[in-house]
Amino acid sequence: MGSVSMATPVQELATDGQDPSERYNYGGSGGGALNASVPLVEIPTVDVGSLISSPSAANHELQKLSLALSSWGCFQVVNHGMTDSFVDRVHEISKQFFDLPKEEKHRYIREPDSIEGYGTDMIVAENQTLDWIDRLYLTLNPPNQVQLKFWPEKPETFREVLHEYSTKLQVLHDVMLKAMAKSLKLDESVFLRMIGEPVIMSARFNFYPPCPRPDQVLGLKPHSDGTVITFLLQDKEVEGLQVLKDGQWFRVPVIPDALVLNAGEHLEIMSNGEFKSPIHRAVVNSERKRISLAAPSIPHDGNEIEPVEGLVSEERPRLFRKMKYNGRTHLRYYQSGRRVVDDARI
Ligand SMILES: O=C(O)CCC(=O)C(=O)O
Ligand SMILES: [Fe+2]
Repeated sequence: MGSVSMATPVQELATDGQDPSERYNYGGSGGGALNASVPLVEIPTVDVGSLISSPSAANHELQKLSLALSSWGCFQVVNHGMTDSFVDRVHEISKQFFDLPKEEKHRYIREPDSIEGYGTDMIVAENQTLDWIDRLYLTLNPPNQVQLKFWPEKPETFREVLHEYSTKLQVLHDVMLKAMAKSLKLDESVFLRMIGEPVIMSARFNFYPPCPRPDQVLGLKPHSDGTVITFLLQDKEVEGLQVLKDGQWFRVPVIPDALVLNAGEHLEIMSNGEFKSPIHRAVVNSERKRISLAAPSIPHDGNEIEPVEGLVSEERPRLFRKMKYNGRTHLRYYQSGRRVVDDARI
């Protein structure tokens, strides 16, 4: 594999209104994701309040959850316990950070061979088509892996709000993984044990500047997340997420203050394919910038991920072999279009 290098933040290219260079052009091979031709679809919603209430309400919600993950691989998490005003503060710090002068943002620039910090995605191959996106990537948990030097000091509330968001997401992550196990009639801690505790979670602030050629350029190319699960806080006003189901792309609507939960490839493996890790992409538009905040969880390095015992039987043969998780290798999967589930499939 080629060496890793850096590109100029897209936000800096985008300010002069010129057409993007060839390096961003997907041409006919995946760009051109014009919204008008892609239908909008209501992906299922899961109500966290019901999940943790009386057994009968919870059972109904568990069924919805498992159906959502086996058909779409994603759902909208509603009634998650975070107030609208708190979620607004999260939107606000995200926007304020990307609005800072370039020099201020560059204080947090990613180092070439590392993932944390501000900048573009990694360039791992000369001929890689680039995505119209800048990111700020920060480890949230466990606390001893947090690199505070990458956490912006401006806006002033950034660290405090992100810390609070992180604390709330750790709790929600636990609730969700337990609910997923219960919905498959498994011991509730089975997934948490396999990925390892404490949960390893990060925050990826995705910034998509307006793009003069949304017909040829993509914010994020089609991919599935190499994660356990990913919580995604979409931009409140600007749509852009699309998900592939049965060979057809669908636009995922914005439900203000809901979180989209995407099943990651490791969840697909652990569930022996009962849950699907959906292929999705982000499209851009020529008028408005868009910001989303993804919070992926990943297994501990060295942990072995495989279909859990209760889901393998004569009727349900094992679909995936055992894989030892290695974060550094997985970093490159996205850019090279590789999928963990394909590598692991028997
Ligand atoms: O911006 C979005 O809506 C999608 C983000 C995403 O898929 C990711 O960060 O993995
Ligand atoms: Fe994704």
